[in-house]
Amino acid sequence: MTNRATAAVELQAVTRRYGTGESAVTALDRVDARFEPGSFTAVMGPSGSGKSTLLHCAAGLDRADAGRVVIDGVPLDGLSERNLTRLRRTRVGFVFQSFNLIPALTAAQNVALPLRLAGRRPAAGEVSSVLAEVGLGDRAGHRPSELSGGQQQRVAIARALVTRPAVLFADEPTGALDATSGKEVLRLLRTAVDRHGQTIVMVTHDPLAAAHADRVLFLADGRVVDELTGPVDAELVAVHTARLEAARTVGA
Ligand SMILES: Nc1ncnc2c1ncn2[C@@H]1O[C@H](COP(=O)(O)OP(=O)(O)OP(=O)(O)O)[C@@H](O)[C@H]1O
Repeated sequence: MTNRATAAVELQAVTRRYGTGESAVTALDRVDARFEPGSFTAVMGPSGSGKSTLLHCAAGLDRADAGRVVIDGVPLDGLSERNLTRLRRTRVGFVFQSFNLIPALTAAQNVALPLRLAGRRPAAGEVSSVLAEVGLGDRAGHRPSELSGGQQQRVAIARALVTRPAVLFADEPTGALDATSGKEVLRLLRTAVDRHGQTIVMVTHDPLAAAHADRVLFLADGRVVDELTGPVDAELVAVHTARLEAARTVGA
């Protein structure tokens, strides 16, 4: 069945270049991609293939040089900086490898931040219920330095989910975590998809992490070159990854 309902995010022939002349790099080369509401997509590919650039362009953190990004039905190219910032704050969540929490704020204050930045006072219980969702109901008053890496990432996920965004982007969310904490984080992301219909786009190098997704997009040299659809099997992901790496070695 082709679903022509509004995609959570759509990239249409998106190109992003860095630099000029001899040193110019085409990080994304006319990429088309569609992320349906309630889907969980992993983005994989060799180092330098354009994964982070894709995430940043899709999230409106970086502007495409050509093509179009549409978030929740809103084309980003027509937006002023001010409206783009507003859309990012209300419709997009972002989780980074390095957590990026504000050290001086408690877990609850970090989670409340996107609401406050959007000019909204959190409703009673709004922050605590999202913290409870990520299993940190009893850590609301702790600062990031008083939390483990896995707990900090769970606060970051709560912060990304509190606005109930159209899409949550995660850039190597388990990259700085041990295997057990990483698994917990992936389980939480999966639960957000299954229970709340959250749309997630996650960059990862790890086939085990990708196996939590419903679909894997493989990038090479700024293009989508391969795709796996669910249920995603870690071994198969590893085979596709190895094939891409081998093609790169041969091509180099
Ligand atoms: N700010 C920048 N200035 C110049 N070139 C850049 C910049 N950011 C990225 N690039 C180049 O664009 C290409 C894609 O980079 P990107 O970071 O998106 O790849 P990636 O797949 O996320 O890599 P990795 O897995 O190593 O994080 C690379 O060749 C990179 O060197």
